[in-house]
Amino acid sequence: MAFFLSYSTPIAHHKICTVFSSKQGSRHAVDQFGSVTLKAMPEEMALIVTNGSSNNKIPHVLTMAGSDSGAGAGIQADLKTCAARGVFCSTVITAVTAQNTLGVQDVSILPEESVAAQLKSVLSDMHVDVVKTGMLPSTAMVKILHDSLKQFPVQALVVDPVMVSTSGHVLAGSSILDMFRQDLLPMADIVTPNIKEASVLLGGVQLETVTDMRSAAKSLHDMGPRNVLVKGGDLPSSSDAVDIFFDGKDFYELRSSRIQTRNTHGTGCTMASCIAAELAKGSSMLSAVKVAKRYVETALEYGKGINIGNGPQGPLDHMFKLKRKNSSKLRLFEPSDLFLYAVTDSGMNKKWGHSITDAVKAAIEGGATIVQLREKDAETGEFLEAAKSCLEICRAHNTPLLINDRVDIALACDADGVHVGQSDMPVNTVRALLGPEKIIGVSCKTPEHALKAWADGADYIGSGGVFPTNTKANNRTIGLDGLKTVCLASKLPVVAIGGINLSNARSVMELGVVNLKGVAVVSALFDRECVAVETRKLHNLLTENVANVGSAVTEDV
Ligand SMILES: Cc1ncc(COP(=O)(O)OP(=O)(O)O)c(N)n1
Ligand SMILES: Cc1nc(C(=O)O)sc1CCOP(=O)(O)O
Ligand SMILES: [Mg+2]
Repeated sequence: MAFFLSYSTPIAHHKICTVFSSKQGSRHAVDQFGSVTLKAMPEEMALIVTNGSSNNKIPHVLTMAGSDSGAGAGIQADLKTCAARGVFCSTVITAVTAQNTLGVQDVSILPEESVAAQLKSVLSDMHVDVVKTGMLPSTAMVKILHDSLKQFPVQALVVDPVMVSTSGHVLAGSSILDMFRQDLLPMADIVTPNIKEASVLLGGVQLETVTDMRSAAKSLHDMGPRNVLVKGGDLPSSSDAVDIFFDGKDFYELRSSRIQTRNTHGTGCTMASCIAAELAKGSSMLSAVKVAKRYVETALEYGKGINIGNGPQGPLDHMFKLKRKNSSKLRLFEPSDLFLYAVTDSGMNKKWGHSITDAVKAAIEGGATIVQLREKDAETGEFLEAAKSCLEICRAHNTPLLINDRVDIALACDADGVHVGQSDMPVNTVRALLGPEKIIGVSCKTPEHALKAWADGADYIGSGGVFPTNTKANNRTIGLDGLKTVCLASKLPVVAIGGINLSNARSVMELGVVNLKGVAVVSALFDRECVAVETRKLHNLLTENVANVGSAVTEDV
C-alpha cells in the first residue's frame, strides 16, 4: 500500500479513478468514483493502478490549440514547454495563425471534422494524462472537446481561455463566450485567464487591483472550474507579477519579480502547458501552478535579451535549459542534495587548525552532499575569498555550495545559493536578488514558517533544533515531534538540524516522513580532528538507514 499513498494527491487520485472509469464511459462517473478512498480499494483495482504507472509510461499532455507561426505561443509553445519539462506532448490543431512580433496577420480555422478526427486519433490510442486547451475558435470545437472527453476521460483538463492575442487580435468570437461559460469552464480542473480574459468572461468587470483579482477568481470559480488562476502580469498597479490562485476554499497570492523584457509573447500558453505537464507527472494542482510560475519567470529572465523580429513583442524562449548562462557552472537543486548537509564553523576550524578549504574538501571526501559556509566571525573580504576558494572545490565535485545569511557574498562569488533564518533577509527579497534558479533554504520551526517559505519561493527548509546544541546560542529545541510536525506541514523538502550526531541520526531518519531528506550537521563533522572520517561514518550510517526505511526518503515532494 505504501506505493499508493505516495500518489495520494487529489489529482493523482483522480487519475487512479480514471483508469476504471473508462468502462463506465463518462467523466461524471469518474468524479463520483473519485470519492472512493485508496484504502478501500480492492486488490484487483490496485493491480490496474500499478500497471498504469509502470516505468515505460511517459507523462502525456494533449494540447488542443492554434498554431503560432512565430512559435512563442500556441501549439509551438506547448510542445516546447512539455519537452523542456520532460513530458510527451501530442497536438490537436484548431487553427493556423500567421503571426510574428508585429501581431496577427491571418487566422485560418480548421474544419471541425478535422479537429474531431485529431482528438479521436490521439485520445483513443495514446493514453493521454492531461488535456490542455488554448485557442478554441468555434462553439462546435468546444462541443467536440466536451463529447471527446466524455468518451475518453483524462486525469485533468487545463483551460487557458485564449480570447485576445497580446497584440489585441480577437482569437475567439463573442459567440463562443457563452459556450465557454456553460460548457468549458464546468469541465475544467483549472482555468487560467489573464486580467483581460477574466474581465471578458465576467461580462466586462474592470480588474485593477489584487483585491479585484480575488473577487474575479471567486466569481469564475462559481462558473464551475475546480481551480482558478487569475494571472496579473498586466496589472498596472503592481510592481511584482502577482497571480491569484483559488481552489474554492483558499486564496493564494503568488508573487514573482517583474522581468523587464519585450520577449513576453507566449507566457499564457506556456504557463498553462507547464501546469498540464506537472499535473501529468503527478503534482498537486497548487504545486503545478507554482512550478509553472517559476518556469515562466526563468524563461523570461534567460530570454530577456534575445532579439527576434522587428515588432514590439518578441517570443518567450522555452528551451533556456539548453543554453543557460554559465551552464557548466550552474548547479540546480535536487532534494537528494540534502542527504548529508555539512555546515562549516570558523571557530571549530580554528580550534583544530583546519583551513576552511581543507575542512570543506574533507567533508566532501567523506560524502557530504551539500556544503553551507556559516562563517559567523569572518570579515566580509575574508569571507568572500573563502567562498571563492570553496566554490572551486565544490564545483570540481559537483557539490552545491550555499552561503549562510550573506546574500551579498553569494552574489559576489556566484555561489549556488543562500540559507537564511527567520530574522535574516526575507525569502522573497532573496529570490528577487538571486533570480529564479539559485537555491534558497530557510530555517523553520513551525508549520506556519514552512508554508510561508514555500509561498515565498524557497527550495527547501532546515528544521530544528531537533536536539539541544552548543553551536547556536539560545536555539529553541523542537524535538523529533516538532520536526515531524513541520515536515508534515511542509510542501518543500526538509533537512533536520541541531545536535545531530552518530548516536542520534538514525532516530531522525526513522521518522520516515517522505519529505525529510537528510541531516544538517556542524559539530559532529567539524568539531573533530578528522573531518573526512567523521563525515564518512555519518554517511554510512545514513545510507544503511535509508536502505531500511526504503523508498520513503528517496521520493521527491
Ligand atoms: C540547513 C540549516 N538550517 C538552519 C540553519 C539556521 O539558520 P538561521 O536560523 O539563520 O541561524 P544561523 O545559522 O544564521 O545562526 C542553518 N544555518 N542551516
Ligand atoms: C546552525 C543551526 N541552526 C539550527 C536551527 O535549529 O535552526 S541548530 C544549528 C546548529 C547546528 O549545529 P550542530 O550540528 O553542531 O548542533
Ligand atoms: Mg541566519
